[in-house]
Amino acid sequence: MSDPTNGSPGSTPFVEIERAAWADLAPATQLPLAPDELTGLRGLGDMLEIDEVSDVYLPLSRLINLYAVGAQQLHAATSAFLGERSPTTPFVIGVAGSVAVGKSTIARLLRVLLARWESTPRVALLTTDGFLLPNAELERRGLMQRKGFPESYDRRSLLRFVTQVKSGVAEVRAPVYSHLSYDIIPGAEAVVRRPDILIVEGLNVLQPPMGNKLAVSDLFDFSIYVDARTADIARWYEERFLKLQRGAFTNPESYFHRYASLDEAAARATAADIWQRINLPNLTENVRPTRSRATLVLRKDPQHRVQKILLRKI
Ligand SMILES: Nc1ncnc2c1ncn2[C@@H]1O[C@H](COP(=O)(O)OP(=O)(O)O)[C@@H](O)[C@H]1O
Ligand SMILES: CC(C)(COP(=O)(O)O)[C@@H](O)C(=O)NCCC(=O)O
Repeated sequence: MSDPTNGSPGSTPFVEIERAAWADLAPATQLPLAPDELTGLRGLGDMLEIDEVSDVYLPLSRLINLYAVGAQQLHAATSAFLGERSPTTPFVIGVAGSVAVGKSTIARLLRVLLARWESTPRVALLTTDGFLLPNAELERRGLMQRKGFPESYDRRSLLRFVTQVKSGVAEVRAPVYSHLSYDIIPGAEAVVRRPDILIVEGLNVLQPPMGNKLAVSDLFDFSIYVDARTADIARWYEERFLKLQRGAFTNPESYFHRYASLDEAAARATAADIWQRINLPNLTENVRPTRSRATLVLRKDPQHRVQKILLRKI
């Protein structure tokens, strides 16, 4: 384990842990996941390796479980001090990072792993795309080419949603986004019912508050930034686009159906163009600048393998 602050005190709030040292921190428990259970957790059928789960994500789920238990105890102690008997509040985790860096794969995996630990069996997952403004509204505001930028979300509703879950409201409802129609699904709802843990996954969840207002990141008990080199993320975006082009885009209902007949070179060029115009500027201007706000940073190599973990120590 190395400490990047050695030699330059105060330069970073993170302790840097190499993969092998992190893997040694794994508790001596059985991996609570059978290999075939991994299949459904992969983003689009890629190889989320079993050793990646046991070396990186199992220890991470244990660490988060310890934080969650600590928060439950603190909450109980505070309630006792105040002479109240208030129920525990959900522990809220944010997962941030670029489009195509692997946030949803990690969030879904953590959901399953965290639910296997005693004391946090009920884990809910919210993706912030449900809080994107509908396409009609984005068009009205001239934001159709800014999907995923902070201003393309209904941030007030997202904040209200997480506040209500954290306040212990029995049922909280969120809108639902479809990657197929590339729009909010009219009338569809995701319902969260008093989980032990809520995972909030999205590009911009670590954005700082504006002015005197609260931001959703103010409600996080733990946050993860998924990091990789920009060139690797661009390649993952292109590869995912090609897979979707051969799969989901062939559905006539798909917003991108017009791309289904492109040959490979044209499909790659289209993916590169969307990356250059929308997702790369958003990564550079809005997403990556929030990295240092995370509790923990996972740094991936070109094969999606986590090489380094940065854990906030102050
Ligand atoms: N740990 C991993 N191992 C292998 N492939 C992965 C891993 N995580 C993500 N991927 C692949 O990378 C692409 C982007 O992942 P995804 O979770 O959809 O990203 P995001 O939610 O950040 O847009 C998908 O094609 C997915 O299958
Ligand atoms: C839906 C997204 C904005 C991601 O939303 P998130 O769940 O991270 O809030 C993104 O996947 C997206 O579709 N971006 C628009 C540009 C593109 O088509 O890649």
